[in-house]
Amino acid sequence: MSDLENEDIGTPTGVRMKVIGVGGAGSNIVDRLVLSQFSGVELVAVNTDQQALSDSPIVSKRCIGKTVTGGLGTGGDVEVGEEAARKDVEVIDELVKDVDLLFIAAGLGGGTGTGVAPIIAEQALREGAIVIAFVALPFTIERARRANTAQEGLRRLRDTCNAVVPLPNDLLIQESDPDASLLDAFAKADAWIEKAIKSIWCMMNKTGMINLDFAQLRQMLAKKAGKTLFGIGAGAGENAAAEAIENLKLCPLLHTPEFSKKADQLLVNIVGGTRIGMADTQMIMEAVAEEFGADANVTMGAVVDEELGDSVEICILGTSEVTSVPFTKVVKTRKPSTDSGISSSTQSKAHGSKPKPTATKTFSSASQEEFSFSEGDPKGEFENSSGTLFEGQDLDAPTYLRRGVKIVL
Ligand SMILES: Nc1nc2c(ncn2[C@@H]2O[C@H](COP(=O)(O)OP(=O)(O)OP(=O)(O)O)[C@@H](O)[C@H]2O)c(=O)[nH]1
Repeated sequence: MSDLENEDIGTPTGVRMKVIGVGGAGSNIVDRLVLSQFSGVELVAVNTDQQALSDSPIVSKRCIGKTVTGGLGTGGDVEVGEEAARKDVEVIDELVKDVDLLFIAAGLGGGTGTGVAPIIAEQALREGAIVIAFVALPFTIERARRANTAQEGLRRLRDTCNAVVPLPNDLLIQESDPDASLLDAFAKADAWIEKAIKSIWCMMNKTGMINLDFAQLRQMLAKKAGKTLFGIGAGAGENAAAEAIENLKLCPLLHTPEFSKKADQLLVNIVGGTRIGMADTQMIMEAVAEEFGADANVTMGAVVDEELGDSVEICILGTSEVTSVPFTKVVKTRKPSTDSGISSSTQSKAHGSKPKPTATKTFSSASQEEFSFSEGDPKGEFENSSGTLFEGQDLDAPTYLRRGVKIVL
């Protein structure tokens, strides 16, 4: 085995959860989780670059594919990354064995994250785990080749994982202070991932007002994800719940082309301090279901975390069965409301109100909510020409992509 060090850190009592950071970005992400003293989930870094791993504060780390790369990384070559993973597949199998819920964190566009992450996901699924991947997408200024590689990696992960949450690095620039360093911007991105993992950890491990168990999570994520919907909102004080809803609606991740607008399956997790009550959870549930989950199966958990004081945090994770079908609009045909095919699919567990009847059988599940361009379109004969850079932006990229505008059909 090619591990540098191997020592398990605390695992939660119930569901066995693990985070594997893959490649340079993935390792940075788990490093930051270590530094923020996130415990309860085993954190592992996997890389093809031994030097980078040696510099990492993480305890559990594996250098894979040494016979292929000499421990020097892939040099940006996805095929080398894949080969490294295949050569050390037994190391990967050992990492994913006995894991119920696996989070994979990686940056796409380089050789290791893009090549290795899908293979880790495949092996983990084979072992029976639920796999959720958080992946950073390269900056537009990192050139078209990286973007193409990243899009291909994203497609492979979407084909494999139960849910894939892409975090476009371009968005981080918009979010960050103009004077912030790249490392600060990355740290901000990685904070989203940390919040999401913590929220799901709370959901599985804390006793709640509305308990969500692993079986429900598994059922909700059973189908392979197309586009994912993911967002986080927080509020504090007297109107914490209302503030958290507004904050969630403004969450920048919900306003990028990489994310779906509505979900077929929606998981809502509410974590609140001791002041959170049923009325708050009901208000959040209704607002979130209306905004993001019409016609969706909504699964909800609400737990109390004393450490949150008067704060409330909402984390939503939705999947849609729509794989990207660009340029095709499926016309929805609605049958009269008396149609016997109408079913109640919304599980509104937060309150006693009747679930809204939804015409799940009369709507095509493949209907497309938004116009989808591929971010990594090849540039043909201009592929090798330098881009039109202005104030750090690549003007060759469509305006809607640079500005994160969604085009809804
Ligand atoms: N959010 C975030 N993105 C990062 C970070 N480091 C790198 N990236 C992005 O991730 C992409 C992939 O870079 P790496 O993870 O370093 O590449 P790798 O997967 O290790 O692949 P090779 O180095 O080619 O073997 C880059 O193009 C960056 O846009 C990080 O710490 N956080």
